[in-house]
Amino acid sequence: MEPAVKYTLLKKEKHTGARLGLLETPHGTFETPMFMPVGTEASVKNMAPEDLDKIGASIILANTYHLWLRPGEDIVQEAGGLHKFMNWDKGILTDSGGFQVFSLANTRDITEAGVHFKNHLNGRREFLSPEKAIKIENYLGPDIMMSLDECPPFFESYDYIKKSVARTSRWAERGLEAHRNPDWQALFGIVQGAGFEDLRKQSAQDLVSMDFPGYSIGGLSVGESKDEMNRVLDFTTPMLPENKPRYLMGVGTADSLIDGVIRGIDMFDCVLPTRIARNGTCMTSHGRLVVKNAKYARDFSPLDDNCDCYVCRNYSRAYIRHLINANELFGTHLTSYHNLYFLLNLMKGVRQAIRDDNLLEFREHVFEDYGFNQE
Ligand SMILES: CNc1nc2c(CC[C@H]3O[C@@H](OC)[C@H](O)[C@@H]3OC)c3nc(N)[nH]c(=O)c3cc2[nH]1
Ligand SMILES: [Zn+2]
Repeated sequence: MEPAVKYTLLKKEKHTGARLGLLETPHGTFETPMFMPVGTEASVKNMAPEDLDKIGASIILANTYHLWLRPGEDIVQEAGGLHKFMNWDKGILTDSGGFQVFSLANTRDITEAGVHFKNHLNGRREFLSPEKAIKIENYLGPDIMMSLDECPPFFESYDYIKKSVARTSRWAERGLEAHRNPDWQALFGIVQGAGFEDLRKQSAQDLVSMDFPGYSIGGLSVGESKDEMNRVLDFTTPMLPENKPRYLMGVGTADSLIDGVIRGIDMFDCVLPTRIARNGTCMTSHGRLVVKNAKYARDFSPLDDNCDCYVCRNYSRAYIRHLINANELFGTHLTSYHNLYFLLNLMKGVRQAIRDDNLLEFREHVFEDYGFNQE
């Protein structure tokens, strides 16, 4: 049986662990490394699908936890699945809800069977098992879906993480069993293990033995330092098969994206670009710009003089500042559009730097211009 997604490694960058690849999915073939805009509740906030298409988005994310609780996976299935529901005909990936249950839901109780928690919308008791998460994702119909895992606090004890990794591996196996549509929905396993190399190895070995079509590296971007994240990636990514895609969950600043690519990551997601856009903070080639600040009241230059996006070609900082301060929704559309374009365009530059074998020079240029502190 043909797997739902197929990864082809096109080229390795000469001086780093970075790789250029192609990810074939039932909704198109896309270049990696890629950044994936997040549309948690079946919409990338303040962005229309045609805008996402224009800025080069290939795969976007939706979230199983949220869509299960509202509007319900049955409604999405009756609509013909997420692609129809959202009017998005390229790639869609859903997370399993593992993260949200541990971050959003109140009072939760983890058992071997699954997680009991209180619904953050109505306070009702809910239960999410590995099988239930897979069933919901089968109903939602994304091209790529995640197993139910526990994303533990990074600084938990060794013993806790050891037990958690073992249970996440058992849950992954149960998820594989429950998966109904492996020929058109690719189920990824999620590697856990916090900052412990031996536990990351155990988790990776468990999941690789189950032969998933792709692997996520979870348990990161949860408050640990960038150095800590890079240290974990240094030893974890090489544990994963070269001919399968690697997805680092929850990472989305320019420096972390490049550092993840250098360590062999192919796919990234993060809510940051659209989240900070809503309070008027923009990602630019000179670092962050809080456009609602008074100093931009009469600044008629674009958000970013190095950006050629629709927003930077047509609107000024003064205008966008005014809209944000007046709570005009069009203002957050413009900041969201630019921030997503900024990251997608950055990844285009990263892919070219891999082709040209000068990713480290590219990183220097980004870090200098963007004002990121060096190590
Ligand atoms: C931000 N840092 C971070 N996010 C993480 C997510 C949620 C992304 C999901 O949560 C929402 O973004 C917060 C998005 O909806 C996204 O998926 C669609 C994770 N999900 C799972 N299942 N396991 C993990 O170990 C994990 C680690 C993360 N680290
Ligand atoms: Zn722009």
